[in-house]
Amino acid sequence: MAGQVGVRAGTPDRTREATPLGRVAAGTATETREGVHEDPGGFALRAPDGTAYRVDVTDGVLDPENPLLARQCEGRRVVAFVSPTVDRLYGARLRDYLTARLEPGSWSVAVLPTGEHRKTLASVEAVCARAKSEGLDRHGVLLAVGGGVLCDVVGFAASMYARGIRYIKVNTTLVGQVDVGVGVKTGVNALHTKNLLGAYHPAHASINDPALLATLPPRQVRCGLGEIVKMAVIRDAELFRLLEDAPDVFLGPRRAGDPRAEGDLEHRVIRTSMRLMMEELCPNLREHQLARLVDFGHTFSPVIETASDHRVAHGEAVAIDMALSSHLARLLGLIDPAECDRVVDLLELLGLPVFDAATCTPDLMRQALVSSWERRGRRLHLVVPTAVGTATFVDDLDDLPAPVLGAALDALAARAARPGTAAGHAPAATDRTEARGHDRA
Ligand SMILES: NC(=O)c1ccc[n+]([C@@H]2O[C@H](COP(=O)([O-])OP(=O)(O)OC[C@H]3O[C@@H](n4cnc5c(N)ncnc54)[C@H](O)[C@@H]3O)[C@@H](O)[C@H]2O)c1
Ligand SMILES: O=C(CO)[C@@H](O)[C@H](O)[C@H](O)[C@H](O)COP(=O)(O)O
Ligand SMILES: [Zn+2]
Repeated sequence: MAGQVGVRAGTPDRTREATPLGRVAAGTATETREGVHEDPGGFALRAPDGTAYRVDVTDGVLDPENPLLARQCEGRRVVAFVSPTVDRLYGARLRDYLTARLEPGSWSVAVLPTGEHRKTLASVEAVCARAKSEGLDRHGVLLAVGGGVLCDVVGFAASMYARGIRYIKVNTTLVGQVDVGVGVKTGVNALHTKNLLGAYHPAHASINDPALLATLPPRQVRCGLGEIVKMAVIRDAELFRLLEDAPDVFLGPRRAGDPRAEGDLEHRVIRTSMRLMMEELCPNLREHQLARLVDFGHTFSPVIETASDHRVAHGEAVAIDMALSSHLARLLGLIDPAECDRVVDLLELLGLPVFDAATCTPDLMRQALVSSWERRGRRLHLVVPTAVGTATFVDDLDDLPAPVLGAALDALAARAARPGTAAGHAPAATDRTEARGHDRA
């Protein structure tokens, strides 16, 4: 569409005021009101279609004194899955917890190699094969204790096994706690396409224990911060400012007297991010509306991940996508250049990449636009910021002529070429620490 670009005529006003951090509203264990309601124990969501679930925030989820996880198992047979890393770090505690709280012989724990290269149908079949070998019936429960890859695989398996059984997520990464754990999506990569196969399958329970993040490598923490920046840019300028003021949140030393000392800052960031994401997902849980603000950072990123053979992790690709989308907004006159720079500056401040030379090419990025256009009903619905805290949609491919895309890529390439901007780069191919997401025994 020539001429007027960006905000559609009659586009519903999607800008929202920033919301105070840490707002707590009264809630009940079985929330009956539609919407998202926060309470001291976590969040309850009830969607317009009647789908309802809780996401709990607890301390010591694997402490045998904590009844929460056992209560959610409801005396049913349980097959639990952990990645090798999580097994090494928490496997003994998990087995001790299940021994203490569940009937002998009613549970088992399986170690499932993960990583993006194993986020496949074969892994889903392996989960189902283990459930079958354990004699799990349709009233059984799959328990995923891990990050987003493990939860996506186990959740997809649960959506199919015996035509659909319960699963529980204990989210052990920051991406898991603020994103995977609060939604209903499950799925795997297939046919060289990120998340091509999957299901909307709400978990019976989803549990966040922020203490589990203490062992998360910095790179994985940064991936989670990428998803948090996503929510801050589209919804919450105050959360954005908090990250600007405390870029080492989750990573920095905790000094006495520091609000982080008791983990208050981390808890506030997690809860705010959870609430924002659940509020965005709730009215459109199964994506009948394909224009979604939470797809900010998720148009170019699937191609960056796949084309890099997962050298670039999900959260890193989302960061690069957000930087590129911000520059596109600037070039289309939809955001003030200074606000565009604020977004990109924060991503770099957090140690996230904002460019990847091998994948941020005009051809691959144009491919990503076309793939998203196909995936979103022949409309682009590219999310771009209009200021920190608000965003809109660039709806069609014609709104993004090749010279604009090229200029945005050139701006990021020039920025990445500046001396001392290592943070702006995606990991080198040689960086194998978690680079491929290989997590095998
Ligand atoms: N379903 C959804 O709505 C949704 C939302 C966002 C992302 N995702 C998907 O999630 C995936 C990314 O998830 P992720 O960022 O959690 O990565 P991940 O699942 O690959 O986990 C990263 C690494 O950290 C390890 N790990 C997990 N918990 C740990 C802990 N507490 N301490 C130390 N190491 C730990 C894992 O074993 C793994 O090696 C992507 O595939 C993405 O597509 C899905
Ligand atoms: O990565 C996240 C959210 O951070 C996913 O839940 C997210 O919804 C999707 O990957 C993107 O929105 C793209 O949607 P989809 O086509 O992969 O379902
Ligand atoms: Zn994501």
